[in-house]
Amino acid sequence: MASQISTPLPDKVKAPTPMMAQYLSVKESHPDSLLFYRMGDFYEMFFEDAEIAAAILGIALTKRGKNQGEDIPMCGVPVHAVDAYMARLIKAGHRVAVCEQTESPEAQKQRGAKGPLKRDVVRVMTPGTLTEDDLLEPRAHNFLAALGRSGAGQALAWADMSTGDFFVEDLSHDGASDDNGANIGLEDVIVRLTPSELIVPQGQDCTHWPWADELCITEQAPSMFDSSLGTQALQAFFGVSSLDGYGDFSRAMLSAAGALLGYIEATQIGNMPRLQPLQAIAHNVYLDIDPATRRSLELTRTLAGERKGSLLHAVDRSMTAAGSRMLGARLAAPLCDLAAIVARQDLVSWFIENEATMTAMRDKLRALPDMQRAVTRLTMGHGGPRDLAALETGLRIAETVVGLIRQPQMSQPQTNQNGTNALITTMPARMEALLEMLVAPLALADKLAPALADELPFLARDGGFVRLGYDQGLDDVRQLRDESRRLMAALQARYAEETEIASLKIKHNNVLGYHVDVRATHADKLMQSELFIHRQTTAQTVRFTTTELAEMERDMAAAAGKALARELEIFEALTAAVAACASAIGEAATALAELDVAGGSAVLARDAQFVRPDMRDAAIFEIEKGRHPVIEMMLPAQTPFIPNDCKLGADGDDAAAIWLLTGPNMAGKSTFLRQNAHIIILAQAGLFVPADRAVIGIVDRLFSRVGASDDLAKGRSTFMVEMVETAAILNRATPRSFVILDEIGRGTATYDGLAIAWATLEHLHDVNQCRTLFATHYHELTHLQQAKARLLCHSMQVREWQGDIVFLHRVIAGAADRSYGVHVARLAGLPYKVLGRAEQILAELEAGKHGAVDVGQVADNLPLFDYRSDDRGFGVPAGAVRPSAVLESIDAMLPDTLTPRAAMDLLYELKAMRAKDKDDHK
Ligand SMILES: Nc1ncnc2c1ncn2[C@@H]1O[C@H](COP(=O)(O)OP(=O)(O)OP(=O)(O)O)[C@@H](O)[C@H]1O
Repeated sequence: MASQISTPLPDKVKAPTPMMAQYLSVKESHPDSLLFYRMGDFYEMFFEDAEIAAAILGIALTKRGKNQGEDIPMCGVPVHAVDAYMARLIKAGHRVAVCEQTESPEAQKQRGAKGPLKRDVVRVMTPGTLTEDDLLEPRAHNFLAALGRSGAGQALAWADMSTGDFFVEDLSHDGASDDNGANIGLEDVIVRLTPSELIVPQGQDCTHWPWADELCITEQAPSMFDSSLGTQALQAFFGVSSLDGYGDFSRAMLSAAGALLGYIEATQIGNMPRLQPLQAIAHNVYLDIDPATRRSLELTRTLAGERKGSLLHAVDRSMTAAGSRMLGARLAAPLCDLAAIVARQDLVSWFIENEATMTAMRDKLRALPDMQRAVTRLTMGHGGPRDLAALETGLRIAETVVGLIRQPQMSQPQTNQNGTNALITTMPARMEALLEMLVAPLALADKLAPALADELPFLARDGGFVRLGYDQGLDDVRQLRDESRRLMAALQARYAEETEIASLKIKHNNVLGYHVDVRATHADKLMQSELFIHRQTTAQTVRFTTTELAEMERDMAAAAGKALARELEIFEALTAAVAACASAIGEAATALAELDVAGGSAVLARDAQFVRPDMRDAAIFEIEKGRHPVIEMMLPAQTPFIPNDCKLGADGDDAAAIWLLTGPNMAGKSTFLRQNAHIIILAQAGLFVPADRAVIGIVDRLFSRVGASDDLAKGRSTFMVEMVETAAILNRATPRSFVILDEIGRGTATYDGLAIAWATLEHLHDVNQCRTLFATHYHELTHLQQAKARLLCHSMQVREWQGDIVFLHRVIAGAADRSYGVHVARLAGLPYKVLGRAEQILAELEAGKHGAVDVGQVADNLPLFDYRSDDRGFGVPAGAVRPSAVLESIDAMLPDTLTPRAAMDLLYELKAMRAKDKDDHK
């Protein structure tokens, strides 16, 4: 989806009004965005912008004035509901430039100018630069990414403006492009992050990117990607004279990060968000998961793009949106570093052992506001009093959490999963670090608490959010304002008394301001009075003003204005206090998210029997009673999930590294393959796994080819896609990798497919030497067990029962003897005739198995219509069995000659014959 739209303006708007002249000049500098031009309580759009927006938003397209004799199309949206409209336009791939009034009428007066007040674009909204809660998904990151280049090097920088995360990764390492020159590294990272928007230099050829249609790509001037300018911009932004303290950055990385910063500056018109120090991601920090594997494993989204049904959805027990975001990021980028994984596991173990603390902490976290996003909004000037309150609440919760974790646990003896008394283990080092992060910004809560009232407006400019007693100056002007109100009430009483009109009221509206309001029947009395000045007559009432009232209104407005001005000063001061410790708050929010993820994982371990995997630095994989985390949770309560073991690359060189899995369709092969891939992902994300016991050697690259689909957009058939992906596996898998292959070679002619599967298996065994699970329907491959020392055959257990098969979903040693494909086809509801015919052909082919099969002869011997179907639908060769009595009776029957009574008798007769037939078949 390209965001580049151009909404050309009419060549010349003849003699535009001053307002239209201003609109046109602003629009000229933002030709690629829809311009939201602020007019009072509305944002208005004109010309083609109006036509585009009205069509997308389904709002009325009207007109305002004329241009060269033609009406100027116009539409508008109310300011208070702008977020919802904005979200729809951005989702439709548009950018929105928000143009606001930038001076007050007083300032204009001082300038001695006339005409429309100054207006300018204060922000350009694009998919990757959103910070408003209403425009963001709470439980997902919203990344903006930039592709940088320098010479042959390339790098990707990404940031979530709403949370302040800022990273860069060099993509120039070995293997960053395949034999066809495709950017494997870039695609890997893009699919891992799924950014909302990618910035590229103008002229970048995106046509060969398979994922280009799925995200918004924004072109920017090549000069923005200059690495030297990027370095300067980064140094200036972080206020440092060198970036050395942040890490080692290649020129491509600086180009990417600099361009990203430049784009944020351009869209936010200099109003920069808070960003964490730029962090370089080393290429081998994360488990390498290629895009096809990532998609097929449905880690954070299903193939249909849904969160429900994904691995993340199945294991997410987070109490907060920030926890869910962190968990999603961890599943998308599992670690390769043993110590870092163990550090994450230690936190989970600690919570399991200190269950009461975990429960109490989770209870507190339930009310935790999204602190990261609140800080960003405040520091960018879009925040309000409720964001301040959110921070105060968040920091108080942080304080409580620190107390809960630090408090001695001995008071409540606990029982852990194994039924033994829990060990109160020493606090993990990471926990200590997290507590320190939580404590750092706590002083801010003490600053915010006394300032904020109980009921808070959404916007600071609505006033009334500063607590009484917080600021003497404010209290004084408020008193003045309230005093005026009291005086106004007294005035009303006096006028009522003097005029003897008991129903006389002093009211307020936006047009007249304060006025005296009497029923029409009393109007004459006031009309004759010199005191009352007539302002308006309506059907029911007549309205007046008085000099006294006008003066009082002026005093009141002045007091209210002063009170609001003071409140806004206080808001600014509090926002500045927040900004001063923004990074500390950011870190505290991250620490709470990390505790939330660990607590959630502990709950999952307790409630769904997940265990801590024993992580090793070796090519080992031992899973006892492993389960598929997603399918297990989706099965109906009465259907238990059948756990299965998997043992690969155990100690000793000759231990099996490859399991060759055979078995019928629907027996559970794919489920078994995927569950082991999920176990690896969960383990390396630092989480617990669905098994009774797990020993897992760190995997460097995970490949999973389970199921395939056409890539018709790129002109590649299913088989071609499968071969491209297999090529990537054979070229890239190392002895530390883990490969999962399901039915490779099935998309082509039998012998070609078998030959490819055979050669692939040999290559994996002899050359890649990686841990492999290989499911196939080519039973011939099981012969390889004799020739390949590290290959073991396994199969899915099936039981035959009354001519049917029952899938036991159990993996057992040894090869399967047959496929039962025709049985499965029957379950799927293939017509009986076709099933019968398939059985016949299968019998013939199997009969010729040991000699050469003459398929031509099979076809001659078994012409499609020369067979009968037995009454269960399974074909039997013609003549082999006498047609059943039921069928013979039907053949002999002459319906036209039957009386109703005879027809009824015949029906009973047929029913009886059928029952006898059934008995005969038992
Ligand atoms: N271990 C298990 N316990 C319970 N149910 C299972 C188990 N494994 C699989 N199933 C059920 O069986 C269904 C079929 O499983 P799966 O798709 O893995 O079979 P398959 O052998 O790969 O079939 P095919 O060869 O047709 O792709 C699953 O959707 C699930 O409902």
